[in-house]
Amino acid sequence: MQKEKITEKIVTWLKDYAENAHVKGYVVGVSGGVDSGVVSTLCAMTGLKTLLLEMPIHQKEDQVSRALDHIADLKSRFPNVEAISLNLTPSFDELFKVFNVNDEDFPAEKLAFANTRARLRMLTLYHFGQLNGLLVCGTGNKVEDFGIGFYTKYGDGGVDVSPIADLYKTEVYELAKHLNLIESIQNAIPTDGLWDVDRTDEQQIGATYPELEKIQKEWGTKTEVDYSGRDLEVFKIFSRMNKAAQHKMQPIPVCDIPEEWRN
Ligand SMILES: NC(=O)c1ccc[n+]([C@@H]2O[C@H](COP(=O)([O-])OP(=O)(O)OC[C@H]3O[C@@H](n4cnc5c(N)ncnc54)[C@H](O)[C@@H]3O)[C@@H](O)[C@H]2O)c1
Ligand SMILES: Nc1ncnc2c1ncn2[C@@H]1O[C@H](COP(=O)(O)O)[C@@H](O)[C@H]1O
Ligand SMILES: O=P(O)(O)OP(=O)(O)O
Repeated sequence: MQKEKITEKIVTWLKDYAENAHVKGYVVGVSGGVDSGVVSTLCAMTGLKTLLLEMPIHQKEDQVSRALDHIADLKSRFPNVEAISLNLTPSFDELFKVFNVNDEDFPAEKLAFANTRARLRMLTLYHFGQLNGLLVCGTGNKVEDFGIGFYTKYGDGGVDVSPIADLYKTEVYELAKHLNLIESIQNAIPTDGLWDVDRTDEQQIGATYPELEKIQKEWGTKTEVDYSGRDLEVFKIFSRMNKAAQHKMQPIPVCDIPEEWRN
């Protein structure tokens, strides 16, 4: 992987996009994970205003401390980086009281609240983005966004630009090392951090990112009959999730009205 070329390409792309959009820079949510670690660093490298938002919602302590350490590191390296910590737990708890219509142990209710956390962060990013003349910079990678659709529609998926969405997760880790991110971010285990129980992405999906990437790279050229053993298991997981997430990857369906009905 040509890390330097990819880095330069993304940084220039971000800079050009902001200039053409006549904005001052970008706002990024920083979670303590590797995706937002890399994206926030690339935004900082543009030299444009880069606002980092740390937005815990009942967050695990290790996630919060990794996010804060990463923010402190970026601020020490880039004068154009600013950061705000906003504890969204009380706002979420208030919504929880108002919205909690069923039993909170009901699986659909748990999923809805997990996604509401991501959407609360999205509205916060847009608030501070508009206030400061910044675009919301997305952190999704190629597996999450175009493979298994592992993101919240209009939550962390609700962004203005998506600089690393053509990079596989293993490539994001390579960039994290290349860009000298702090060790704890380089080694961070992927988690969506949206649930009260501490579950990694791998535990939730049933496959690792390297396993999913292998299938994604062969997607469209191989079918179920070409796989066996663990690869077959992962192929089935990938196929199921990819199919279920098509609505996130396609334009919003519009009900077309026949021209002749307009008279
Ligand atoms: N990057 C991460 O690690 C990350 C971040 C956030 C969420 N997640 C995970 O992603 C998952 C998100 O859950 P989800 O995908 O059920 O929620 P979602 O809200 O992203 O998508 C479901 C919603 O999409 C709409 N929808 C469903 N089928 C549709 C169709 N055929 N056409 C049009 N719209 C349709 C409905 O409004 C439905 O409520 C969770 O498992 C969550 O833990 C991962
Ligand atoms: N606690 C958080 N603070 C700021 N931004 C966050 C936080 N948790 C998540 N985010 C943002 O959402 C995306 C996706 O998060 P996952 O942890 O992968 O679900 C993340 O990259 C941050 O930009
Ligand atoms: O999006 P992030 O930064 O939270 O990374 P991960 O999904 O690896 O936790």
